[in-house]
This record gives sequence, structure tokens and C-alpha cells, in this order.
Amino acid sequence: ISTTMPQQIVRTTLANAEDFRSNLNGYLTPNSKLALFLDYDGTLAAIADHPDFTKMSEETESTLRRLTKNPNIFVAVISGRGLGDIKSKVRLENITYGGNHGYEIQNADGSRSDFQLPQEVKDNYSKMVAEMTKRFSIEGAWVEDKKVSLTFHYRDAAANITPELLRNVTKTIESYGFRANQAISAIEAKPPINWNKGEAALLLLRKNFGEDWKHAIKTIAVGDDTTDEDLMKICKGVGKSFRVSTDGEIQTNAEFRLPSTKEVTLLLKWIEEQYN
Ligand SMILES: O=P(O)(O)OC[C@H]1O[C@H](O[C@H]2O[C@H](CO)[C@@H](O)[C@H](O)[C@H]2O)[C@H](O)[C@@H](O)[C@@H]1O
Repeated sequence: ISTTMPQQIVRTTLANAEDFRSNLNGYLTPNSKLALFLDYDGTLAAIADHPDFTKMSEETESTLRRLTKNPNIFVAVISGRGLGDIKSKVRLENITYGGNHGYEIQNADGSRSDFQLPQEVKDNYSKMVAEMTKRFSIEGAWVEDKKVSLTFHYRDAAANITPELLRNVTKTIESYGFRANQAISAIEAKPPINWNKGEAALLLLRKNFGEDWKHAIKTIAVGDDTTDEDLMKICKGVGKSFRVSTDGEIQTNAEFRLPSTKEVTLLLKWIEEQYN
């Protein structure tokens, strides 16, 4: 299973409002232009037993809503979920939405900047979904068909899941040329293209702020999973990045660790404070 290998160990955990003040002091001022990249599952909303059960807390939602109304802040939510799904979860305007790890992009004005997949890849995807659904939909495990990438969920199949079965899942994904990625109680299958959340973020930064975006704006990226590491790499040396994890020693490209989604809300509130 391929994963994006992070390069460093998180050194600083931000766990309360004071931590944010002391570690991020001066990064933003009331006139700063900011591009804020957010993941959804495990970041804006806590992980739940089923993708349908997640929900942002009221505080997260209201703080995010206020941020989207600030003309100095560009907000993008880039998720592994399908585009329609992530939009229906966040349900806010003035946000650029990325679905399927950034293969689908809906800009804040409603226009699309999707990655155009070759027909052969699309055909292989359809065949892969059919085979995986037939072979691996066992009790407690299921295939989430997101039309561009898929997720094999096995959270409730502990008794039936063996290392051999997971190897077979990975082999099947790879036999169609797709990339297999370990995720949270799941294996993701992504198209065989050098495209990910980081590439999608770069596209958006160049499109919205020009080639010289590094000097034009500040960037913040927040995520909890291996697929978010590509997003964090974009921020290295130019912006601030945060990995949500309970593991104090987690290997990550992010500069800071946030223990849970609660601290993500604190971060959003800290950002809001900087503009007051
Ligand atoms: O990029 P994200 O927004 O973090 O999306 C990643 C995947 O999230 C969903 O699965 C994960 O969250 C579920 C709900 O908390 C959880 O039940 C599951 O175990 C996790 O793997 C979603 O279903 C996937 O399609 C996304 O790719």
C-alpha cells in the first residue's frame, strides 16, 4: 500500500487558546490575505462509525461560516468524499470545494476546475467497482463508489478482516492500475495519476493568487490523514500546517499537531480573532 511518507516528527502540540497565541503570534494581521485549506473527516467533523453520521459541531460551523464571509480569506474544503457529498456535509457558501481528493473542484462561484481523467482510467474504475463490490462486500465491510475514486470500508468487519483479505483488496485495486492507500478503517483506491490534495491546492493557489502566490498570501492547511500530507507539503516553508492526531509522535509534514477536532475549532477561532 502506498502512502505519502512524511518527513518530520511534530514538535509542537497546540491544545488551548494560549498555545495558539504564543506559537502563531504575528502570522496574521487584520489585513492579511489568507488561503485556508481544510480537510473534512477527522478535521472539521469527528470520525464516526459511518460516513453518513458525521456532523460539524455548531461552534465549528458558525466559526467557519463567519470566516467565509471575510473577503480577505479564501476557504477551500478538500475531501476524499465525492463532491456532492462533501458539499452536502458542509453546506456553506463562499467555499471552494474539492471532492475525491481534489479530482473534482467546484470554485466558490460555482464554476468547475475538475481534473480530466483519461477514458481508459474511467473504464477501469467502473470495472474495479464492480469486481470489488462483488468480491469484498462481506459482513461489516462495503465499497463506497464515489465515481472517481472508491473507499473500501471495513470498520465493522473486524472478525472477517484478515491480512490476506486486505492484501487481496490492495492487489485488486492495483490490478486496475489504481493506487491503494491505507486510510482510517478503510483502503482508498485513487486514479493512477500524479494528482492529490496538494496538487489541487497548488492549482487553486495559482488560479486565485497568481504564480507568485507565496508572496501574495498566507496559507494554512489542516488535515488528519495520510492524504492530507500532500496539502501540508505545500505549506512547508511558506505557511502553517496542522495535523490532527491523538498520537504525540506522529510522523508528519505538518508543523503543528492538534489533538482533536476540538482544537481545529480553536484554530478557526484564533484565525477569526486576528481579523478583529
Ligand atoms: O479527506 P476526508 O474529508 O478526510 O475524507 C476521507 C474519507 O472520509 C470518509 O471515511 C472516513 O470517515 C468516516 C466517517 O467519519 C469513517 O467512518 C471512515 O472509517 C473513514 O475512513 C469517507 O467515507 C471517504 O470517502 C473519504 O475518502
